[in-house]
Amino acid sequence: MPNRPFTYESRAQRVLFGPGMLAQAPDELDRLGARKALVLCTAPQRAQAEQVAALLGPRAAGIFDGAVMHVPMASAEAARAAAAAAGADALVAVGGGSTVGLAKAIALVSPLPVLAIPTTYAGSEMTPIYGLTENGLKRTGRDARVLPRSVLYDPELTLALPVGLSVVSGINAIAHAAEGLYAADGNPVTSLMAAEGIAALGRALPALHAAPHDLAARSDALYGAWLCGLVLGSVAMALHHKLCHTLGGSFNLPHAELHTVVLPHVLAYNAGAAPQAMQRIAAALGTADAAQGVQALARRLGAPVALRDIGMREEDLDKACALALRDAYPNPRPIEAAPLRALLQAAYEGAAPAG
Ligand SMILES: NC(=O)c1ccc[n+]([C@@H]2O[C@H](COP(=O)([O-])OP(=O)(O)OC[C@H]3O[C@@H](n4cnc5c(N)ncnc54)[C@H](O)[C@@H]3O)[C@@H](O)[C@H]2O)c1
Ligand SMILES: O=C(O)CCC(=O)CC(=O)O
Repeated sequence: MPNRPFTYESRAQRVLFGPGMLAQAPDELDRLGARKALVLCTAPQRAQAEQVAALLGPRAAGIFDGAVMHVPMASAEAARAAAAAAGADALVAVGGGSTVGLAKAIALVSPLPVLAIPTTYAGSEMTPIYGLTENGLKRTGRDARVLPRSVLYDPELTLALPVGLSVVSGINAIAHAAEGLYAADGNPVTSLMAAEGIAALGRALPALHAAPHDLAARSDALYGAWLCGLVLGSVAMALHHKLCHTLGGSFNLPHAELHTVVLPHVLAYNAGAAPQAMQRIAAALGTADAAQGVQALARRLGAPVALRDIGMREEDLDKACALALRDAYPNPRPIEAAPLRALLQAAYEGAAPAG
């Protein structure tokens, strides 16, 4: 039974899930009333985007392959210009959070609907959150206009995601659900999705690590990613996401790896203030302790556990701490300079998480 009053708000999105679902892309565009869609991707995923453009036939207005991590303003402006030049009336994002993020940057300033075809576990396709990086600072916001109208989850597209990236991307998804479990505006429905999403990823990541082409494991991971993305889009994130935005945008660190390194330390920081959430995370992962369980999962699957191993410089830790303290945001435990700096040091060194 709910132990406090709550508000639950659902959003209008159509989700199609299953192997081979990519074939539905033309029908989905028709449902959106679109005739000329610009297909977006990163440069390395050009071949996947070409496959989608071929499937769309005359509905494809071209391919823009300039998506990059953290959506630098220059890439957003180039993509907006490409959409206008192509006379596009819709956007098809084929890729991970970087590509979906680029589609959102266009949708923020134009009425073009987004059809998202996710190929990682980042979950951006389920959120009205956008991010833009300019002058070394990442700005994020929520705007209903950027929420993809339709999402095609086809696990076959994730078979090509390298195992290392799959693991960190899956832990990025777990981070959304973990923070959702102690969100100030959480509710029983988002908590159910969060626990189920963590459990799905907790069993799928070891399985796909052992057998990267196991379609059942890939489907389970994508199912978990969907639920975790829904949680991210529904409730307010706290210290972990703030810290990752700051570090990622200001020091250009790889997004999913960063989440993987930082999450155990933030869970340890918040453990005393959010014991029920920690119990649910630990139970979903089948471990005794949430923070240690997440770091053990990362270590076991060969993922990075130290900021120094993913490009962070020790001399930037003070600046990172100051940036993270600049704005106020909700968190179960008050955010204070000394313990936050200690958290960053522990994450830098890859130490065991300790509150
Ligand atoms: N707004 C949101 O709600 C939200 C949520 C999560 C992440 N994000 C943003 O998304 C970005 C990170 O997204 P990401 O972690 O998915 O990384 P990404 O989209 O940058 O992908 C990482 C790399 O993997 C490649 N790749 C992706 N899928 C592949 C596949 N199936 N096969 C082969 N290669 C593949 C990409 O081309 C890229 O080179 C960050 O900028 C982050 O801030 C936003
Ligand atoms: O950077 C963004 O686009 C927002 C990212 C977000 O809220 C989720 C994440 O950090 O994984």
